[in-house]
Amino acid sequence: MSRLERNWQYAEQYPTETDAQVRARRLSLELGVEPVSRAIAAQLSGLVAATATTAICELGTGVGVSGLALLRYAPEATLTSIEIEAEHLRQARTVFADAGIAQSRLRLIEGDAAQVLPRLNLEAYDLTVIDADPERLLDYFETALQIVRPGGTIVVPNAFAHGRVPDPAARDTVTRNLRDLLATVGDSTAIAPVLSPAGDGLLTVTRLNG
Ligand SMILES: C[S@@+](CC[C@H](N)C(=O)[O-])C[C@H]1O[C@@H](n2cnc3c(N)ncnc32)[C@H](O)[C@@H]1O
Repeated sequence: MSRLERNWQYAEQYPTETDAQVRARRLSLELGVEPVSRAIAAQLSGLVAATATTAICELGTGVGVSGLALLRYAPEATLTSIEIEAEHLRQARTVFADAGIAQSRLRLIEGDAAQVLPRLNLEAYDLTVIDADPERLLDYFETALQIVRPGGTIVVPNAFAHGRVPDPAARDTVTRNLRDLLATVGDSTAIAPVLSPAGDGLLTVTRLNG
């Protein structure tokens, strides 16, 4: 194992998760729903805490592993999360209840993010997480930029598309979408991008004021 691989593995194993997170992660893997990695979950928790985020929107609830991370250190925060699969959402409700998250902090919406996202209030969210349907990533990102407030942030887990983005031989649609997004946000003067190698990559983009 190379030094960089050891660093990556160490960062993945470092975070301590709550019992509810451990159970949710196990359930997610059993159901074949890929959750955010432990290092990414920790980054989401830390980001929310560091920025005093209160209004969060998420595309792709899964069974709630990322949702638990987002709400972990933010007792005032509310989570609007969109999920197309009724069964995933049903499991997520159980996961959130099991973790003692009050229902008043959750708005779980069953539906296609492509339909639901454009109906959300503009500039209403401090943070938007895009973790659904990577084929439509560019459309989601465009709309997410409108629903986050100036100074707000968009995060994209799996920004390496299972390692394909850095592989010049990979040219599938999802990989190309991610490369296009990385190039666009890298060139923009209106947003500040950060690409972390945690998990399968985490792109964090902050919409600059003004
Ligand atoms: C990678 S999983 C999300 C994992 C979750 N964020 C977590 O870390 O626990 C992607 C989820 O997006 C959902 N999904 C796929 N297409 C969708 C769409 N068009 N609208 C909303 N959700 C969608 C899938 O059913 C799946 O539950």
